Formats: sequence, structure tokens, C-alpha cells
Amino acid sequence: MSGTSPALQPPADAVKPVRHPDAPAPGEPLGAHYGQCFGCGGDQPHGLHLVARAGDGVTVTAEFTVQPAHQGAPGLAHGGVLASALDETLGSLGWLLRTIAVTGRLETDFLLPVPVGTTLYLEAEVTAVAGRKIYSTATGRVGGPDGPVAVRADALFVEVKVEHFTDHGRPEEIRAALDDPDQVRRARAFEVNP
Ligand SMILES: CCCCCCCCCCCCCCCC(=O)SCCNC(=O)CCNC(=O)[C@H](O)C(C)(C)COP(=O)(O)OP(=O)(O)OC[C@H]1O[C@@H](n2cnc3c(N)ncnc32)[C@H](O)[C@@H]1OP(=O)(O)O
Repeated sequence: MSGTSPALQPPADAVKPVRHPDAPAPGEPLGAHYGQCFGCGGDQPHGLHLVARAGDGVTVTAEFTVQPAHQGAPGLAHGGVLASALDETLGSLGWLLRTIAVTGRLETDFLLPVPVGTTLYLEAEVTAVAGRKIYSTATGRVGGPDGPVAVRADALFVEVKVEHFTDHGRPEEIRAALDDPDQVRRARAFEVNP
């Protein structure tokens, strides 16, 4: 049964999301926020290599093709991988708000089995913002951008500071990230006041 739990209902004081004036233009590829990211990183051999683009308003589109490394049952995508694709697409909405945010809650509906080799056409949008809380929703379609919905999700992301990562990440990866000017530039692209 699909539906959103009370934990994902925006409070009465929630406001409409505002696209940041410096957000990437509609159609512009967003690129990876981290080369080793399982969702979007180009340096992650078994990752999803999901490619996201800015949409209109506070929306994004993305594509991901299910690889043999992503199987759960024979020839079918693992549900956790599909949830990761939804999570990554929802996470990339931060580029449009220029806000760093992490997933607090993700509620997923799996409506159709997704075979290996299938391209998932994803769309996500921010629906409301309440302080640090960002409410969003996403779909993943098969057969084309207008095909049937195979997976969908509703989520709550919570805005964090860069210290969320530097305080909690394993020191070797954090050191490498901070030593990489390109990585620091990408992290700052998320922030309103870097
Ligand atoms: C050099 C390095 C550069 C790095 C550059 C990186 C660039 C950008 C990377 C982006 C990456 C994206 C990648 C894909 C998206 C992931 O996969 S992110 C990874 C998965 N998520 C996580 O690991 C998050 C783990 N959880 C946490 O760290 C903490 O629980 C959180 C979410 C930050 C919240 O903790 P907190 O900051 O102490 O805030 P807290 O007061 O608990 O909650 C704030 C509000 O949210 C509500 N809330 C929190 N959790 C929930 C929940 N589960 N359900 C309902 N409400 C909740 C609270 O009730 C509270 O509401 P109010 O009281 O304000 O009304």
C-alpha cells in the first residue's frame, strides 16, 4: 500500500522551496559530488554511475542503468540498489537549493521488478522546506521518461554543515577530500555562504 507516513508530512509552518539564483540551469548536468560516491561517483567501479541534471524549479532528472553487479534475484535489480538510486536523485536536489543535506528518512514503494540492463528514468522534486528539514519526492520509470513508475519514494533530508562529514567520516578519506581542490570546490557549490 503506497502512502506517506506522518513523519513525512510537512508541518504547518513549512514553506515552498526556492530555487537558488546560482543553481545550475535547467538541463545542466550536475556532476558527481564525490568521485567515490556509490550513487554518482565516476571512480566507484560497482557504483550506480547515476547521471543527474537540473530541472525547472526545484527538480532534477537522472538516469541509471542496472548492471549485473546490482542484482538481488537472478537478473533483477536489488531493492536496496533501487532505493539508493532514489536516495541519490533526491540528494542531488541540494545542488538547486545550494544546501548540504543528508537523508533522515526515506520511504520507498517498489511497484515493478526491474531487470538487469533496464535504464531507470528518475525525477525528484522538493515539495516543502521547514527550517533545516527538506521534504521531497521521487519516481523511477522504466521504458522511457514517460513509462510506468517502477519505484517511488518520499523523503526527509536534513540540512547539515560540512563538519557533518569532516567530524564523522573516516580520517583517510576526509584528508584526501580536503587535499583535493576539485572536491572542496564541489562541496562549496552546495553552500549558500561558503
Ligand atoms: C570535505 C568533505 C566534503 C563533503 C561534501 C559532501 C557534499 C554533499 C553530500 C551529500 C550526500 C548525499 C548522498 C545521498 C544522500 C545520503 O545517502 S546521505 C547518507 C545517509 N544519511 C545519514 O547518514 C544521516 C545520518 N543521520 C544524522 O546524521 C542525523 O540524524 C541528522 C539527519 C543529521 C539529524 O540530526 P541533527 O542534526 O542532530 O538534527 P535533529 O535535531 O535530530 O533533527 C532535525 C529535525 O529533523 C527531524 N528528523 C531527523 N531525522 C528524522 C527522521 N528520521 N524522521 C523524521 N524526522 C526526522 C527532527 O525531528 C528535527 O525536527 P524539528 O525538531 O526541527 O521539527
